[in-house]
Amino acid sequence: MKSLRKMINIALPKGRLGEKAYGVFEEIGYGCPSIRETNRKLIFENEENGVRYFWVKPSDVAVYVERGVADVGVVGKDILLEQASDVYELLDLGMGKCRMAVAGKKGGRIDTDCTLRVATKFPNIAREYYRKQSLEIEIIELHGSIEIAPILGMSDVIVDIVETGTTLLENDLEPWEDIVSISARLIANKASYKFLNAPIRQMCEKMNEVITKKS
Ligand SMILES: Nc1ncnc2c1ncn2[C@@H]1O[C@H](COP(=O)(O)OP(=O)(O)OP(=O)(O)O)[C@@H](O)[C@H]1O
Ligand SMILES: O=P(O)(O)OC[C@H]1O[C@H](OP(=O)(O)OP(=O)(O)O)[C@H](O)[C@@H]1O
Repeated sequence: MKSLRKMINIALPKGRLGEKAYGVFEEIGYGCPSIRETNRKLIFENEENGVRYFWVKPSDVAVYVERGVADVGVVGKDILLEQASDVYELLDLGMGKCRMAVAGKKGGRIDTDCTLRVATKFPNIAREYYRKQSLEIEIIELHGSIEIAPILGMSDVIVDIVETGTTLLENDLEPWEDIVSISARLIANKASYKFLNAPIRQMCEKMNEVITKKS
């Protein structure tokens, strides 16, 4: 007989974070073997374990969860801050650790007499950071390879993710100020958290156990 249990829909970020996060879901009993097959499919489900996974762009995870297409998802805190997503943040997964920082040319410094040109993929985080410092800025929004902007003189600084610091180092830049620490979070849609409360909480508790053991 077919199970009447509702599937939990999970949005996973494609790439470095998603693979790791899926490993944890698998470890706690929400595996979906077909997901390990290399193909271009984006949706995978395992009825037996009651889960359906979607592979989405990391910066889109919170959109799927906010709109309820996914009940839960895994997303970097950077995305949650940037998009001010209206979701519940259930758990710090302790992976995808990095930091948001201001960086500029080696040996340089901020000239407070001029409008500061800030190149970034995170305009809202950058605006909020400089608003608190009452500094006048101009945002130059880019979508990748941000480090190029100050090298070519297009910006004075960048606001970007720093993990190992290698990208800054290899481009003659250095971190000037740390803005916030970042890690991956388990998030839930607000309505799903109400109507699927028991299964989502159970999933969250199991994840917490695994993560605590690993840390
Ligand atoms: N070195 C790093 N660079 C970027 N993100 C990192 C890094 N280390 C950890 N992260 C975390 O991993 C998440 C996903 O990063 P990833 O680089 O896979 O996607 P992305 O390229 O930023 O996404 P998109 O393709 O949507 O622009 C980030 O949101 C961040 O929280
Ligand atoms: O401190 P590091 O370990 O060098 O990591 C930081 C780099 O990683 C990210 O870029 P990503 O690889 O996501 O590419 P992108 O330029 O397309 O954003 C980020 O934007 C930095 O460029």
